[in-house]
Parts: sequence; structure tokens; C-alpha cells
Amino acid sequence: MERLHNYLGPSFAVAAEGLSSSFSSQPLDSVWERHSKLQLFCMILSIVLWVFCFTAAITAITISRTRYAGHKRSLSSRMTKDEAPGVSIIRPLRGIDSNMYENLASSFRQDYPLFEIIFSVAQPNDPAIAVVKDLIKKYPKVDARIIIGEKNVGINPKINNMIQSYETAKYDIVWVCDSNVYVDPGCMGRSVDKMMKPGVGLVHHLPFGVRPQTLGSELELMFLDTVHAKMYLFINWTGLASCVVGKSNLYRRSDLNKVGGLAAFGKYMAEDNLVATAIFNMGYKHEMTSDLAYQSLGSMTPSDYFLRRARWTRIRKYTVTAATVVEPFIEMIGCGLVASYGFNLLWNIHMLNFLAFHVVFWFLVDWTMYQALSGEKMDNLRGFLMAWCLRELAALPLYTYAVVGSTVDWRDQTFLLLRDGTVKALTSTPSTKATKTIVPGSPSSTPPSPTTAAFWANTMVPQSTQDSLRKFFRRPAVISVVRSTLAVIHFLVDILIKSQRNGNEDEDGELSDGNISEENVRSNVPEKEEILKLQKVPLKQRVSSSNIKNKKYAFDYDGDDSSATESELVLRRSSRLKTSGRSKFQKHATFESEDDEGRILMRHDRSAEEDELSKAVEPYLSDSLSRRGRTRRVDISNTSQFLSVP
Ligand SMILES: CCCCCCCC/C=C\CCCCCCCC(=O)N[C@@H](CO[C@@H]1OC[C@@H](O)[C@H](O)[C@H]1O)[C@H](O)/C=C/CCCCCCCCCCCCC
Ligand SMILES: O=c1ccn([C@@H]2O[C@H](COP(=O)(O)OP(=O)(O)O)[C@@H](O)[C@H]2O)c(=O)[nH]1
Repeated sequence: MERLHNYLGPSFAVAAEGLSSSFSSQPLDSVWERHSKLQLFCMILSIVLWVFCFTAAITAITISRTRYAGHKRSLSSRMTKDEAPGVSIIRPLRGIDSNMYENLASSFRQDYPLFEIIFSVAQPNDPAIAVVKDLIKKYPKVDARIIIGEKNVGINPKINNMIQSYETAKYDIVWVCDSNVYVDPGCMGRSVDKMMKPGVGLVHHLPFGVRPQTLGSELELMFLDTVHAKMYLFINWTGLASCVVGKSNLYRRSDLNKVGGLAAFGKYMAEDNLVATAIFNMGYKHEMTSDLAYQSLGSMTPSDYFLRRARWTRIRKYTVTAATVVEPFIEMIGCGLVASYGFNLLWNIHMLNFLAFHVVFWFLVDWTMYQALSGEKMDNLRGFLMAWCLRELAALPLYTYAVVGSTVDWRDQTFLLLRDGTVKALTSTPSTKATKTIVPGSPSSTPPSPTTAAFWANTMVPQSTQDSLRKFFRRPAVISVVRSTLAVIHFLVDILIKSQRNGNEDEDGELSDGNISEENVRSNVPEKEEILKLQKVPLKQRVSSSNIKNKKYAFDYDGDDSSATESELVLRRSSRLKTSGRSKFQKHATFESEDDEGRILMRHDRSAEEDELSKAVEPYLSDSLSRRGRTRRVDISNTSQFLSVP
């Protein structure tokens, strides 16, 4: 201090002394003295956790800004047919997915000299077959075929569906790509480049949620594009463990066959990460390219979101137990609560002050992460904030619900999870469901909601508790409290949206240009051919008065009507249209605004109580978010040709 005094003069020395007394070992010493060993242990752990979460997030943002900033043309796509290693794309299909035509077409458009596409469909009456046949006709030069029928090598329906494609594939490298995934034309070339690097056994692509049309899909988007992307990128960057989600994966059959081939994984539900772990344990690395696996989210309800997330958390608890235990603490609320305790002990920061800082900081990180991945500056901060808050608030209840249950639903089938990670089928109803015709208005058109039933059946809550809970929620007082809460939410969301609309009059006017009437739409039920055409409508295109009605169907068809027959789809469409108002059609008569039909109308028939909240909040929230979606998609089309089909 004396030296400082000499060099810098007295004023600097005073300041330095002040600083050193506030951050010196003095208060830290007292921290060590004041608290028990257990408290100190918890304090250190919680601070390490907080630092870990933000380190992971900042690493993920850096990766997003560098790796996903642009694509390089691959070396292997410039090779001749004789030089390039062949690739067999396997697309397991079941029912119609959101944006299916474009997703599947993206496989045909791969810029690569030697590949084949095998579409696997389990049931001969699956409506996906018509879409595939149309694509095969459209791209006659591409080596593509459909395999219809499944082979039971276990319980996993996706493996049973695609096992014949796997076994009869022409090439050693297989690329398993889910039906709801769109990839860039250069994706195969870049992936093969990585596969050819020494020591690489698997190449995967980061799932990235796009095209949300409803509140449920907005929540799913928020999960995929923020917390999931952060952890996924970070864990894979460290390379310490296998962390692979099976939306889009390439690996060699010759490697997997060493551990029994794909069939050996048929008894497990989450085959994706288990296949990846097997390859990892053989000593091969996993690599990622600059490609995203764009997952079209379509019209999910909040319950669809809830059940989808619960499904995979439940499965993960038996397959990656340690990571599942840590999961609640890498969520914003869990991490914040724990860290506020740690920082309170360390620096005596009030827990609420810390939490306020933490929430804002976490939000900014997620927002930056989303923008870095989507490659655009997002203008709708409020819409993003609302969806973000809802997802964060739902995360811990969802986790709790998920870990206590042991049954899962996957595309109309229910499975019981066993402790060894395997599953047992509880129901199997694929073919009958697909052929059933639903007549609107008849009793058969409103079966008990499968998701509501599953929600209760899935929990470990005893029947008596369930009954008393139901009774509780039917009490008039409870109903009026719920109604008032919804009214307040409505009111607040309304104010937010309206304040946001100020100055956006031209946008709203633009949206109301499409003069669609309900009658116009209802009287035009499309034929099979028409439905196929509608899948091809480029979603960027603006609605003109002549083709408005067709595009409206395209939107409906765009929804995830898994396992529905064409007639069911047509009937669902017309019943949806009956329930929607004319003004809504007019307001959202552009494609870029992500039409609202799917949003206000549910994918499945649902009980009124179940969708009460979604009905209340959705029109406001999705409307607000649709503007974000619009900006984003235009940008994606510039950078990755996503949705910019000629
Ligand atoms: C202090 C250490 C902290 C470590 C924190 C780790 C926390 C990890 C948390 C999250 C990981 C993100 C992964 C979330 C996956 C969500 C989706 C999912 O569950 N998918 C499963 C099923 O996917 C479907 O499978 C069928 C297929 O057809 C479908 O298309 C798929 O969607 C999938 O099986 C899950 C895989 C996730 C594996 C996670 C492995 C985590 C390993 C953690 C290792 C920690 C290393 C820490 C390094 C510092
Ligand atoms: O019974 C089934 C269920 C799913 N799938 C396929 O498995 C993939 C992933 O399904 P989904 O999108 O439902 O899984 P998620 O991404 O929701 O986990 C898709 O290609 C489906 O077509 C299948 O072939 N049969």
C-alpha cells in the first residue's frame, strides 16, 4: 500500500484500500467461519452450478454464432459417383406431419452424387404413402422407394417400422431422418465430409423448432431453441458424453452391426441416444455440421407439448438417470433458486435481488441464443418474452409430472417403461385408428380425448385422489377463480398485444387483405389430388383471392393429423372451419403470418376444460408471435433455402 501511495498518490491509495477491504479475504474468512461445512458445500455447489449454466450458455451462443453462421460447400458433394461413399436415407413415416411434403422433398434435393431414399411405412392405409408416391413421381431421377409393413424386432415402433429399410439399404452409411424434419440441400455432403474424418462414427444435426402455429408449438419451439439447444451444443462440444437426439443422424451399419444392428435396440424406446452411445463406446467420436434439423412444429396444443416433453423425460430417467437428476437445476427457476442461496451465503446478496438479476440475465442469454441460431434479429421481444415465461414456469411442474409416471404415449400407442430402459406395449391400435371414419356431430366424432385420458392414466396418483381432485375442480367457487384468473390473463395479454400493435396498422391491414369467407371454404372439400397439391404450396407465397381456399386447406393439412385417413382429414378440416370465425380468417389470410386455423382448432378432439387456458391465451399469444415467425422464415429462406421452393 505504501508503494502504491508513492507511485499513484494518496487518492488512488485510499480507493485501493477501500476496494481491498470490501473484496479482501476478510469477508470471505468470515464466510468460512460463520457457516457449517454442509452450508459451505451447498454454497459452492450452487455457485458452481450457476457458473456452469452460464458457461454452457455462452459457449453455445459462441458455437451458434460461428458454426451456424453459414454453410461451406462440401468436398464430397463434388466427387464423382465412383468416388463418393453412398448414403441410404431412411425416413420412417407414420401419418401426416406438419409441412410433410417439403420435409420429405428436402431429401430428394440433396446435392450429392450417390444416395438412395427409403421411406418406411408400417401400415398400408397410411396417408403418408400418397405424399411419398407423389414425390417419387416428381423426382424420377432420384433413387427412392417405399417399404410398406413392419417387422417386429422389439417394441419400439419406429425401429419396427424402419428395420426392413435398414436391412435392405444399399449403402453402408445410413441417414435416419424423421418425417417432421427439413434439411438443407447441402446437408448430406457436409455430413459425409465429417463422417470421413478419422475416428468419427456418427454425425448428427441440432434439432431446431420452426413454424409454430399454436401456443403448444410456441412452447415446444421455446424448449428446442433455447434450453435444449444450449445443453445439446455444450455437451457435444465437450465431447465427454454421448448426447444425441434422433431427429437426423448418420452412422455406418458396419459399426452398428458389431453390437447386433438396429434390431438390438428394438426393446428400448429412446433408441437414438442408445445407438449413439454404443457407437461412442466403440471409441468413435460424434460430429455435428453447420446444418440444423428444422423441425416443423405445426399445431401442437399445450397438452401435446406437455405430453411430448413428459414422454422423453420419463424415458430419459431410466436411460440417462444422472442427467435427468440434474435437469431441474439447469432450468432457469431451479438454477436461480439454488444459486440465490449460494450467493446469499457468499456475499449476503438478498435472494430476491439475485433472482431478479438472474431472471433478466437468463432471458437475455436465451434471447441471444435464439437469435444466434436463427440468424436473425428478432423484433417481437414481447411475444418471445411471453412464451419464454410460460415455458419456464411450466418446466418444473412438467418435470415433476414426468418423473413420477412410467407410461408413455407415442403416436396412438401406450407403453410401460421398465427400470432397465426397455418398454412393454400397453395398447396397440395403429391400423384400426387409421381407417376409422369420423362424422362430425355424431357421437363417434367426439371420443374421449386420448391425451386427457393418458394424462390421468399416466400418473401414479391413486384413483381416490384423482376423484377428489376432479370433484375439487368442479366446485363452482374453484371454477370462478379459474375463470377470473383467465380473464386477468386475457386482459393483460390483450393490453400487451394492443400496445405492441400501435404503429403497426399497415401490417394488420395487410393481413386483412385476403377476403376469405367461411362458406367459401366449407363448400370446397378437396379431393386426394388436391390435398397433395396443397402440400406443395410454398408457404412464403402470399394468398391471392383466387387460391385462398386451397391454401387454407394446406394449412389444415399442415397440422399434425397423425394416423388420420384422408376422409378423416377432410372431415376434421370442415368441422374445424365451422367452429372458426370469419374475422379470424380475414385477419390471417397470409401464409407468412402463419395462419391461425391450426391455432384455434385442436389437433385432437379435446375436453373443454383441458383447452380452456389455451383457448384463452392462444389467440393473443400466437398472433403476437406470428410476426416473429414471419420475419424468421423469410430469413431462413435466404440462408438455407428453407421454404423457398420454386
Ligand atoms: C454439472 C453437470 C451438468 C450436466 C447437465 C446435463 C444435463 C443434460 C440435460 C439435457 C440434455 C439435453 C438433451 C435433452 C433431450 C430432449 C429430447 C429427448 O429426450 N430425446 C430423447 C428421445 O428422442 C426421441 O427419440 C426417438 C426419436 O425418433 C425421436 O425423434 C427423438 O426425439 C433422447 O433419447 C434423449 C437424448 C438425450 C441424451 C442426453 C444425454 C445427456 C448426457 C449428459 C452428460 C453430461 C455431460 C456433462 C458434460 C459437462
Ligand atoms: O409409431 C411410430 C412413431 C413414430 N415413428 C416415426 O418416428 C419419428 C419420430 O416420431 P415423433 O416425431 O413422433 O417423435 P418426437 O420427435 O416427437 O420424439 C417420425 O419419423 C415418425 O414417423 C414411427 O415410424 N412409428
